[in-house]
Amino acid sequence: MTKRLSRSNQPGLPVYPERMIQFGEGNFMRAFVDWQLQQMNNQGLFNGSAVLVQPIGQGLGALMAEQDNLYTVLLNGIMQEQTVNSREIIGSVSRVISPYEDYAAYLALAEDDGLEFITSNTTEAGIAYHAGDALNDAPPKSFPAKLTALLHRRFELGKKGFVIIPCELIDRNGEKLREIVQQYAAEWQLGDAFAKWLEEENTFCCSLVDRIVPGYPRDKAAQLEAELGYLDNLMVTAEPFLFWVIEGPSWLAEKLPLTEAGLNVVITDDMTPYRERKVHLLNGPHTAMVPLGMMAGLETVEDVMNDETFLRFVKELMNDELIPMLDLPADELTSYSAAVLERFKNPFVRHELASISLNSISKFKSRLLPVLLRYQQERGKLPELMTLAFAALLLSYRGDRVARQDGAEVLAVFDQAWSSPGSFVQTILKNDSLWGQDLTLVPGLSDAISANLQKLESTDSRAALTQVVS
Ligand SMILES: NC(=O)c1ccc[n+]([C@@H]2O[C@H](COP(=O)([O-])OP(=O)(O)OC[C@H]3O[C@@H](n4cnc5c(N)ncnc54)[C@H](O)[C@@H]3O)[C@@H](O)[C@H]2O)c1
Ligand SMILES: O=P(O)(O)OC[C@@H](O)[C@@H](O)[C@H](O)[C@H](O)CO
Repeated sequence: MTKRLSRSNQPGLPVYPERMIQFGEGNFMRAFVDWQLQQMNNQGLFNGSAVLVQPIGQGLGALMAEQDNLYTVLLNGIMQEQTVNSREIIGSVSRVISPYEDYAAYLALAEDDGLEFITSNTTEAGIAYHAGDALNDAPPKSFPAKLTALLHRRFELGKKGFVIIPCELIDRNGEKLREIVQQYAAEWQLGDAFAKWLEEENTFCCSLVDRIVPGYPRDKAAQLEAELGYLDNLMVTAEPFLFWVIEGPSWLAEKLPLTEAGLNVVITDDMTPYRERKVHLLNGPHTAMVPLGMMAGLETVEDVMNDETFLRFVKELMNDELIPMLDLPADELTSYSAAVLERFKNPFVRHELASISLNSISKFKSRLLPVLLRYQQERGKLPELMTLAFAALLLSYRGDRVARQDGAEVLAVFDQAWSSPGSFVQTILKNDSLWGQDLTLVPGLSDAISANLQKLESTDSRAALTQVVS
């Protein structure tokens, strides 16, 4: 029987001291941040590992422990016209702590002077304030509240702060995280000295991440395990492309020598242009294609790209509705969108629409809604393709056509709204907690959503698309 991946059957793998706390043990972080730690370690530039913290109760801690926190990253794709098919065991994760099972171990991280960095990816839903979290909860529910408790313990011990680099795909992620931490600090009455320490001793950076990480290669797992010679329940596939923009002080480049290791990382004082380009032109089309594609029975991004109608939808969405609303030189946007189409077509990765669908409501809010609103304001009409995708998303949250994956609170809002179909559109568009504003005030939106819902109910999503693509 093939043995499970472990340090005992991979002798000689170095063990690195813990230098980073990472909230989130999902596929993305393991194939992005931890993979990059590994590249720096391979070159003798960092000598550090990450200790991972599960942001929610359910997680991969037990599976990671079963294989000594080792896992394989498989990079598959075309880079500079060369085919890349690499595999590497990542040994730069020390352990996974679940604050739900061992809160003392979590808080004890504050004691370790070797820990200098904090990274996170808790999905777009994670950097959020949760009313009712308290300092003495073990643990508090939200990620920012957990972080505040850890930072406060660190402060009480009189130690230095951290460089904090969130990777969530929300605008100004570092600032948002800092604001919520400050909000808890004020609400929990942690005092002026802590507020000062937070401000002066910690560096909150905003960051933008870019790498497509489809995750566990379910369809090829058995074949890969035979090739690798070990069982690995945490294998993760990713594209070779990687880009990380960190808005932070220039001294960070030396402290975290990512660029020195040859990684495609930019440390800058203004990440705005990079962010707009990526979130709207890559993540936007992903989120738009998910409900329509899933309702048409498509399973992967590649399926979408190989379907003539859907490909036209993606291209027209980019060219006619997204690019004209972005404030960047046209040639940069066109070349980026061409590269994105290439990456979407990557024949080596199976990027499931279902996996992209996780927390689609907050994704729509950050990836597409700002552009939809800008389009309406500038042109006095709604962008047809984005509006159809929005209606499809709302329909998909009825839960009867495709599986929904979102937080219990979001699903409850939809269940409640769908229980009165006649008033569904008004109720849902008005919901400030979903959209951060009352969308019934957007001229024409309620009517357009109602009309598109009817269309999607009476035909299928492919037929609805055929009516709007040229
Ligand atoms: N997979 C990719 O291609 C990719 C690329 C770039 C960015 N990302 C980002 O990474 C995030 C996670 O993607 P993944 O592929 O690792 O998914 P995953 O399902 O493997 O991991 C999800 C992670 O988010 C945490 N999480 C889920 N819901 C949460 C919540 N409500 N509050 C706090 N934490 C929560 C989980 O504990 C887990 O650590 C995405 O939302 C996205 O922002 C992913
Ligand atoms: O990772 P998610 O679930 O937030 O979103 C799915 C994709 O849009 C996303 O993962 C992209 O592939 C990624 O952002 C590319 O860098």
